[in-house]
Parts: sequence; C-alpha cells; structure tokens
Amino acid sequence: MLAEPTVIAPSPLRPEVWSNKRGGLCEALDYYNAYKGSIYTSGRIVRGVLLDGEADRLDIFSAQVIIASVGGGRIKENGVMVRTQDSADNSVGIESVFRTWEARTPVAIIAGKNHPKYPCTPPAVYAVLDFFHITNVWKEVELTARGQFVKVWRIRFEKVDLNKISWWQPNGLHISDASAAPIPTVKACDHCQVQSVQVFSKVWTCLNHSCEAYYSGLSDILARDPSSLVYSSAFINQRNPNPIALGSLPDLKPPMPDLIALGSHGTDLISRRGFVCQLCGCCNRRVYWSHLVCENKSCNFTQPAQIFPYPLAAIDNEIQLMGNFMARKSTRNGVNQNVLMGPLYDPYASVLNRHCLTTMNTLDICGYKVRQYILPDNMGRPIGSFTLFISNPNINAAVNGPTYMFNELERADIGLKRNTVAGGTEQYEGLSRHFQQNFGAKYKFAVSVQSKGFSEAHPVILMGLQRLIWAGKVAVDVTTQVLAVHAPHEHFPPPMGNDFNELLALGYRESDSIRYHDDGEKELGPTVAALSLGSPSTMKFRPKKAETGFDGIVKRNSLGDFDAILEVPMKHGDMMVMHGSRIHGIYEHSVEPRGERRFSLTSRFVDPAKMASDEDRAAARVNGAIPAAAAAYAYNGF
Ligand SMILES: O=C(O)CCC(=O)C(=O)O
Ligand SMILES: [Fe+2]
Repeated sequence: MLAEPTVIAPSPLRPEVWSNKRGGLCEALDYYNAYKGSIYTSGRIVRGVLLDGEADRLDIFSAQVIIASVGGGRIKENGVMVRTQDSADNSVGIESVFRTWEARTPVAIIAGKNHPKYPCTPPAVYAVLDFFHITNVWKEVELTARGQFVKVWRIRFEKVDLNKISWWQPNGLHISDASAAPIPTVKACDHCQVQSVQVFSKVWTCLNHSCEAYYSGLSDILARDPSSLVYSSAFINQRNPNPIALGSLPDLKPPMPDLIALGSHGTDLISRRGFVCQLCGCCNRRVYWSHLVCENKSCNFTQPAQIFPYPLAAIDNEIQLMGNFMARKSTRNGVNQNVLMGPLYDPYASVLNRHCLTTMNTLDICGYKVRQYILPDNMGRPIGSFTLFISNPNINAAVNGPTYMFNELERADIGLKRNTVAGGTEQYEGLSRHFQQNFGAKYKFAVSVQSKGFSEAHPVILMGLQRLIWAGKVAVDVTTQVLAVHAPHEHFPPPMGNDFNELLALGYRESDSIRYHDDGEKELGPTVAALSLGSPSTMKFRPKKAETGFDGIVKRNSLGDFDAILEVPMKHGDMMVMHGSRIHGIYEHSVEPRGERRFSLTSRFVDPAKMASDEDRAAARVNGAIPAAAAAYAYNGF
C-alpha cells in the first residue's frame, strides 16, 4: 500500500527546469526524450529517469539520495498500479541501468507530481531534480497489494553535486563531505562469496538473487511483518566517491541553441527542437512556425525564429534525390517495365497498380504537363480522379508565381502553428507534427485549426486560391470529358459546382509528414486542390483497410494495411486535384515531404448548408468571401 499523502509545505526554492507537459520535457531536454515509460536511454545508457506515481513503499525521495524501482509487470487495480510479476533480469531497461552504473555516467532525475514521497508541494507536473550517479543496483522481494511476493530491481542514486542545496528538500540532510558520512556494513555471503551491502536496518542478507542464500534471515520478517523492513540509515546516508567531474556534467538547463553557430537554415531538425525558457525554466515545445514562445502562461518570453532563405539549389538537390529514390522504387515495382500495358505505361509514378487504375491521361495545358489517374471502386467503376499539374521553370519564375510565393511565405508570419490533437489531457497533450493555418470557412481537419478571413489573408494566400480555383475547374472539366468518352458511368461525381471558400496552409520542416487520412468531412464539396511550394514530396493513395473488395488486387502489409496503389512526386509549383467525394470513402492518402522546407496550400468548398451551427455558417460567409483584392491575382494558367 502506498502511504497516505501528508500535507506538505511548498519549498522556498524553485526548480531550475520544469514542465507541465510531457511533450515539453521530450522536445526541450536532451536527457529526457521518452513519451512513455520512466527511463530514457540513448546509446543503451540511461540519460534520464522520471519518477512519478508508480513508486513503491520502500522508495526514497530525500535531499541527496533517491531509491527507485524499475521493471516488473504491473496492472491497474482499484486505481493503483500493482505489480504482478518479477522484474526480468534481461529487460532492455535493467541492462541499460547496469551499463550506466558501470559507465559511471550522470543520470538526470525528474520528479512527477504524483510521487507519493514528494518531500514538498510539487511545483509543477514535472520538475527536474538534478544529476545523480548510480551507487547500487539490487533485487528485492516485495509484498504487493495483492498479497503476492514479487522481485523488483531497486536503484540507489546519489546526487553528483553534494554542495548544491536540493530545492525539493532544502532543510533535508545535506552531506557535502563523503568522508563524514556513515559507512554501511558490507559482508561476503558464506554461500556464494559475493559481497552485499546491508540495505535493511534489521539484518544483513545476501542480495545475490541467484544464490541459494538470497534473502536468508528475512523470510520470517517477510512472512510476519514485511512493513517492518526499512532501509538502514547508514545505507541511506552513506556518500560514495563521486565518479563524475562537475565540469563535465551536461547542462541541466540547456541554453538557447545558437542556430547560426550550428549552421542551421531554420527548418532543419536541429532547429525544430523545443527549448528551456531562460526566464522561467519552463520546457517548451516548438509550437509556432515563426516564433519561439514560452508555454508558461505567466511568462512572456517570445523570440522570432531564425529562418533563413532556403536556396532553390537545395530544392533542386532534393528533387534529384527524390528522383533517384522513385526510380529505384518504380523499377522494383515494374511500373516502367511493362510497355505492353500501353496506355498504362507511366514514367512518372513510382507505384501504379494497373489492375486498379484503369484510365490514364497525359495532356499539355498552359505549359503544365497534366497527368490524370482515374480511381475506381473495388468493382473497377470510376469514382473519382486524381490530377497532377506538373509545373516548369517558366511557370515557377513568373510574376507572382510559385517561387515568388515560396519566398514570401519564408519571410511572412501567416500564423502557422502546430495544433493539439484531440483526446489528450493537458499533461499528455499531443501536437500535430506539421504547422497549420486555415483561411476562409472553418474546416475541421483531424485537429481543430484556427481560421482567418480571406480579407485578412496575406496576398500569397489569395494568389494560391486563384491558382487552385483554376486548377480545380480544369481538372474537373478534363475528368468529365475523358469519362464521357471512355467510361460513362452513373457513379462518377458531379462537376465541381462551387468555387472554393477555404484554404489550408501547411508548413513542413525536415522530416515532417502527414500520415494516411482522407479529406472526407461531410461538409466538403467533391473537389480538393493543393499547390506545392518549396521542397518536393511524394503523395500516396491506398484503399482503406476495411475495403476487402481490393483483396486479391492489392497486397496488404504485415499490419493488414493495403500497399499504395499510386505514388507520385509533387514538386515546387505543382498542383494536384482530387475530384470525387467517394474517393475519401474508399481511399486514404498521405504526403511525405522529401526535403527541409515545404508549404502546401490546399483548397476546398465547405458547404455552409451542412455546417453544424448558425454561428459557423455566418463565419463561413464572412471569412470565406473572396475580397476584391483577389481579382489582381486572377489566374487562367498563364
Ligand atoms: O501537403 C499536401 O500537399 C496535402 C496535405 C493534405 O493531404 C491535406 O491537407 O489534407
Ligand atoms: Fe488530405
């Protein structure tokens, strides 16, 4: 049983580093990047340990010594986690603990607010204590709340810097001179000859759990009164020689990264890390594209992010690499091998399932190479089209063209931010990987995205909107004509109908991507168009898992998901149009940027008549109205 929490006073000292969000720790601290579990390892060495509600009766949380348990299966019983199994000797966690003990490297310890032995009022959900070194690791027998005996690993940590007052217990026992500390009894076992320290107050026992004499002398106490087993004060108060030079410790409170010195251009991985606020110590995630903002509501730290222009030569290089990747893939998939397939020969896609994609079309429209793929249902009936407008250097370099738009978006702050993913509490709140800002009518994406009216949008948004309206209409016209000749069918979607009244701007940094999803929200018109700016990406389609009609036509992977049936590159200046609402019932799509700075502008028609509230309808009318200023950017392909 865990001890009843007692009323404890706040400490007069504050932690240097803290967070109310697990994601804040993980994004800001190199020594704790684990979203799950209590141990963070890298290179198979423990860098950080998080101690929270799952503490045991014998765990110790004192000013300079921490004793914690690791491993063992637990289940939740009456709201409390109860151990049900012995801790394994060969788990990755315990092996890393032994390796760390041997390597004598520092371990940062973080206290969670639910630790039952917190010696002061927890100042935050998570508060970093300090760096510790491991002094002992041993296996103990513990009586669980279920009345079962299980074996658990215990680790004794000692603070590295014994001269620093511990904020969590400033009045606790601080021993600064190891030679002044008591020395616990150490004895060799008569049976196995292995030396064990006397950990318990009552009696010495052999702690070698593979020895027959393990726990000898304790079985009586365990059977009669296990709660009388407590640690010996000499064992707790001992101070071991510190193996770590203070000057070699990493920063407990890392400084703001010097991105210029690191050679960062501003959207690479090194620049995406969160940061520890130098004013208040809060661990922050990188939430905004163009700013660093402290997430502590009572702190006002904010700083513009350093994002330098991304050279077009770098984008060309990324296109080259993507081309190599896709060529290898298309050779493997046989996409370009089988010339006999005639009209299905496609030198562009790296995945193309010929049994699935029955019609394909290549056209020249206003300088764009336009490729169209018809998507079928599982009976082979066309349900929609995917049209790609492939741009070229002339189109990209034109006045108000893609290169101008890209450069403007690099400089402007259009409000891009990561939004919270539904479901989590504040403590475990998840953020989308990429950055978003919606314009026009409200669009409920997987996450709820803030929306601005087109009248307050940056001119680039209006330029994008005009281009997408043009591409949408052309793609729908081509689809209609092609199908009237080749595959007239009642299942095919109706024409576009309404102009777009919504535009979602997305920003992707290095290694961001958007996982498989559909754009099938019920309020949406049948057409979705997107303009790609900057780094290239690949877009994939696959039938949804439940579409069993595709079995035998499309392979499934080990998770049971279908393989992609189509994968195409989208490069700087390219546009794509998905037409046909049923596409989103049957298929899902994903986008994987293959470079370090990409913006996409996607437009849809969100039908006010299908919105949930009058308020949303009114907002859609106001925000979705295209302002007169947009006329300056009207686009007809040239
Ligand atoms: O980034 C893109 O090009 C498309 C993103 C997408 O699929 C979406 O916004 O739904
Ligand atoms: Fe999408």
